[in-house]
Amino acid sequence: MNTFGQIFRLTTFGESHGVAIGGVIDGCPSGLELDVEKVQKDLDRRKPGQSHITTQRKEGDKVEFLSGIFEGKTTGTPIGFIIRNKDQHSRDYNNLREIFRPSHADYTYIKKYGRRDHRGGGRSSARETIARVAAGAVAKQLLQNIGVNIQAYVSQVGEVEVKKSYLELDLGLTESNIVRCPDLETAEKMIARIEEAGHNHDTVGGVITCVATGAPAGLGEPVFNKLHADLGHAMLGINAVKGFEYGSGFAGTRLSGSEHNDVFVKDGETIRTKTNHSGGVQGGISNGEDIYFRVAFKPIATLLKEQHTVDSSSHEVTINPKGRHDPCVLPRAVPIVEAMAALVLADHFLMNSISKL
Ligand SMILES: Cc1cc2nc3c(=O)[nH]c(=O)nc-3n(C[C@H](O)[C@H](O)[C@H](O)COP(=O)(O)O)c2cc1C
Ligand SMILES: C=C(O[C@@H]1CC(C(=O)O)=C[C@@H](OP(=O)(O)O)[C@H]1O)C(=O)O
Repeated sequence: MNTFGQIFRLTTFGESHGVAIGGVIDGCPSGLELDVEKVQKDLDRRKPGQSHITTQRKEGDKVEFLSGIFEGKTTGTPIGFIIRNKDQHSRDYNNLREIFRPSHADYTYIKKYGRRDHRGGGRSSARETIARVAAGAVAKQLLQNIGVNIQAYVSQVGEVEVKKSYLELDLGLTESNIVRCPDLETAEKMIARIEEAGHNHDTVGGVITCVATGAPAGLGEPVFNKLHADLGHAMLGINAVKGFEYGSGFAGTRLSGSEHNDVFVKDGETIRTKTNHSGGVQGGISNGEDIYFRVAFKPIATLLKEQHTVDSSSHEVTINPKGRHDPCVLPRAVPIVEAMAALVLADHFLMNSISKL
């Protein structure tokens, strides 16, 4: 399946070295004023070649909307969009036609489909996430109308981590540096860590923290479509993601119940919680507090150095891949995490509108 979401639905198409990547958004309500420049801004945050610590593939990544918008507003009909591939260098991938890169999707694609577009990994390339970011930027604008704001940042690269919680950081600083970390001292160390990986022809992983503020209580369902489960599904669907935790996550296992419980307090006419170990979701339903979660990314698979592998005829061989690759996906994955969160929250907002009179 190439479709995501239940009411606010996204279908994507395209391969990394094909003609274009694009998508169709179904279920976006009519009358949403759409700022296309804001969509482009998010695509620019994701695009390859944006700094010396990302892949050097140079793509303009200009989005062209094809349908579903009239006089600056959505019409309620399918919103089609396309981004053309311009800088493929497909010959760099000739030696990957019959060889499986360790830990990329080359082997599993052959097992599933019997054939694959080996150029740049075809559809398994994270270039596809361009369509998710475009659609997520539309979803973000829908959510802004109801006061929901989503911000992600890089909180760990390899062993270099931000020690503060998101509440102690000025998230407005995230875009001030190329690694997208709002803690500026740590950002410098992260950049140095990624440079080191690049110099060694190696790669490094890390963690992105994401927070959604302003979400109303009541998003999500108690059994299927739990909000945190849908967020987890969305995050684990991003290329190279290895882990998802929300609220206190794995660290919460070290607390006792009396430490962990989020005690209710009265805040004027509103019920709030004193702490937020729940990450804004209880019983699968948002409680009106900040929704926050962390997403773990592996060190990416394609190393620009020799590795042992096996080819499609089961011969043991060495591989020495070419191509332009990210030494670390984290800086470019920030807008992808935000986009996937926006798609989930927009979908739940629309689902919620039919849950009670
Ligand atoms: C923003 C982003 C950029 C990526 N860049 C590369 C890359 O340059 N080279 C690479 O081998 N993998 C890269 N990946 C990861 C692969 O797409 C991913 O590892 C592959 O599809 C296999 O899927 P899996 O790791 O989820 O199992 C990137 C992922 C993201 C999110
Ligand atoms: C091109 C982009 O990132 C690519 C993600 C990617 C991968 O294997 O995921 C591999 C590299 O490119 P190619 O598909 O040509 O091998 C990256 O440059 C992009 O994000 O737009």
